[in-house]
Amino acid sequence: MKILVVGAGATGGYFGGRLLESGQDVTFLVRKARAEALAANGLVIRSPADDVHLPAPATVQAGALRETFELIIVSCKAYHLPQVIEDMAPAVGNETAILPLLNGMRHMDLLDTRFGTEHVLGGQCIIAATLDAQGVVRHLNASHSLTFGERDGSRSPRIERIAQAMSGVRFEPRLSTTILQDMWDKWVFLASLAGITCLMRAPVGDIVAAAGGQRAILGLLDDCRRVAQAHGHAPSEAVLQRARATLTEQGSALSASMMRDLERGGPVEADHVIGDLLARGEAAALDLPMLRVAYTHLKAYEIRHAR
Ligand SMILES: NC(=O)C1=CN([C@@H]2O[C@H](COP(=O)(O)OP(=O)(O)OC[C@H]3O[C@@H](n4cnc5c(N)ncnc54)[C@H](OP(=O)(O)O)[C@@H]3O)[C@@H](O)[C@H]2O)C=CC1
Ligand SMILES: CC(C)(CO)C(=O)C(=O)O
Repeated sequence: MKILVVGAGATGGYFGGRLLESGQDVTFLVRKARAEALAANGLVIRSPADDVHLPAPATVQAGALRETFELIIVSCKAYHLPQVIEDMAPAVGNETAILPLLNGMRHMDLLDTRFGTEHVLGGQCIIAATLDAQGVVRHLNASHSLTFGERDGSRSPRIERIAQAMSGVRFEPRLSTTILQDMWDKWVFLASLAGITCLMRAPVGDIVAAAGGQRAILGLLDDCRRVAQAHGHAPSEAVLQRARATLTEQGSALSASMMRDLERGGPVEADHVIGDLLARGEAAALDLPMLRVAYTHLKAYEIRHAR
């Protein structure tokens, strides 16, 4: 299967690299600096699941795309998506399936509008990864799953082909027949984790150990849960129990990728991950005090960051 991975950062570098390692035909759509770094140093992944060095992976830059691909994995940050959509457009043919790994849901609307719903699969990844200053993909813990599926839940020939292409990889691929619910479940969890770890500038274990910490986390989770419920995607009790357990685990070093971005002084996906959830909740007339504070905090950070 001819696969284009858009972005070779933390998630694109990891999952694209693992697909390449397994023998798949992978090309990375990257910008100039990343193309040069990949040509010079190769794609390097450091991971508890085994390191890998892939010398000179195939790359292409916007403007030089001359062919279409069967699968396009989109792994940019949300604030880069409008440009990414234009850059990747020549790679989208009649038979192309687009698999986005971004957190949140708003990117689905942007991709649908530009390429048509029939091209856009549901997708999500569970991983903690970062691209370090040397361009190495650092995989930070044991989780590395990639879930994908048709949004209507069908087991189409193309989704089966994608599952087949991912069958030999060293991450956990999962074909889902409930991908939209999976994406909402992850959004509820991630918005809670990102909102609270950014607000408190601390991983879960430190927040739980602080006075009022557990109450704040669970309050935010409940705000996020109510938005999902109002939009017909209430998480199941089992999903909520797992989320509560993970978000209140004593001593946990877990934090969100958004907190890593914020701590290094970089841009954050405030509008995409938190603001969009808040807007959907307020459109349903919900009062969401913790989610609102989490959003205001990130917007204040953005204003200061811009100055
Ligand atoms: N990191 C994590 O642990 C997780 C992240 N996510 C989500 O995955 C998404 C991607 O995050 P992440 O991988 O961390 O982000 P990164 O910033 O590490 O990687 C994104 C990459 O996209 C590239 N990019 C941006 N614009 C373009 C363009 N026009 N053409 C080609 N490449 C481009 C950037 O390249 P350049 O080097 O040129 O800037 C960058 O390397 C986000 O929505 C995030 O929330 C989900 C689960 C876990
Ligand atoms: C849920 C989690 C923590 C892992 O995939 C994540 O998506 C993130 O950090 O952005």
